Amino acid sequence: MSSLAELREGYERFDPCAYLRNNYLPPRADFSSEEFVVPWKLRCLADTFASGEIRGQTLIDVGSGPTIYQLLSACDHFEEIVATDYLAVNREELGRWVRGDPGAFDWSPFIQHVCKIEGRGEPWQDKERRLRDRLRRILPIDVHRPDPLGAPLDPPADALLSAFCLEAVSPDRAAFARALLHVGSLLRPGGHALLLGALGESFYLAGPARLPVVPLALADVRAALAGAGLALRELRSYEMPPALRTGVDDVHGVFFAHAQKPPQ
Ligand SMILES: Nc1ncnc2c1ncn2[C@@H]1O[C@H](CN(CCC[C@H]2CNCc3c2ccc(Cl)c3Cl)CC[C@H](N)C(=O)O)[C@@H](O)[C@H]1O
Repeated sequence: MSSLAELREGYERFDPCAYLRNNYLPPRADFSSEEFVVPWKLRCLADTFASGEIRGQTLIDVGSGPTIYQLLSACDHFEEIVATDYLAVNREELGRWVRGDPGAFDWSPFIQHVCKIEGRGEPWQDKERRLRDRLRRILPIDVHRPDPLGAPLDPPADALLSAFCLEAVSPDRAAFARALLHVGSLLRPGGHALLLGALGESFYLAGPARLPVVPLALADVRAALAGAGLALRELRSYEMPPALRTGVDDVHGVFFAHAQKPPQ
């Protein structure tokens, strides 16, 4: 059983570069087959946004970390993308990419893959530019607070996205469910929630940091969504192949959930 103190201490040592290397370079960033985890994640998001049903003014991404891959399909359907993270080092890493600073992480393989699977023949530089134009706010967030941003989002977000955050910051299942309830308050009635997360994981590494994770089963995800008043639309899961169990964490699988907050 981890504690909030252990989590906070762990995140003080979180190294964004090591984190990016562990999860977003080969072997995990292998685009050669939909069997690999990154293409699977990008496919879930591209398929969900392809219908055009999920759109609006603002999408908020909870616990963005130093990554933008999760926003590549979303950015075509929202005027503004709000990224958030608990750590300044991650918010700074995101800022470097948005500004196109030298030394920023190269997401072009991810952008090229998303343009390919979206099948519109869009030049990847156009999507890169669109996301940079629309990613206008990078805010501090703490999902353990009832008001995670410190103040209500006004107006509330039309959609909420969160990838691998809630289970990686919660000491136990009750904390995971509470965090989901807290972030759900940022979403307008009728708004859509898209969650990606790890199943059966107890830790992950980010350089000198070793972060505890609450091991979830799909039933825990279903229960937390119900507890947060979010109606499940779709729940998919993926089993991490042995080749991708590289020791940077002990993830067994990944879930993708599409849920919707009931209209007023
Ligand atoms: N109180 C807090 N409140 C809010 N946010 C907090 C808090 N405390 C810490 N955070 C912030 O959460 C972010 C969690 N971060 C870890 C991902 C887990 C990682 C290891 N587990 C399995 C796995 C991973 C990644 C990819 C894949 Cl495929 C798998 Cl399987 C998500 C980043 C991004 N979204 C990503 O998708 O990579 C981090 O940036 C903290 O700074």
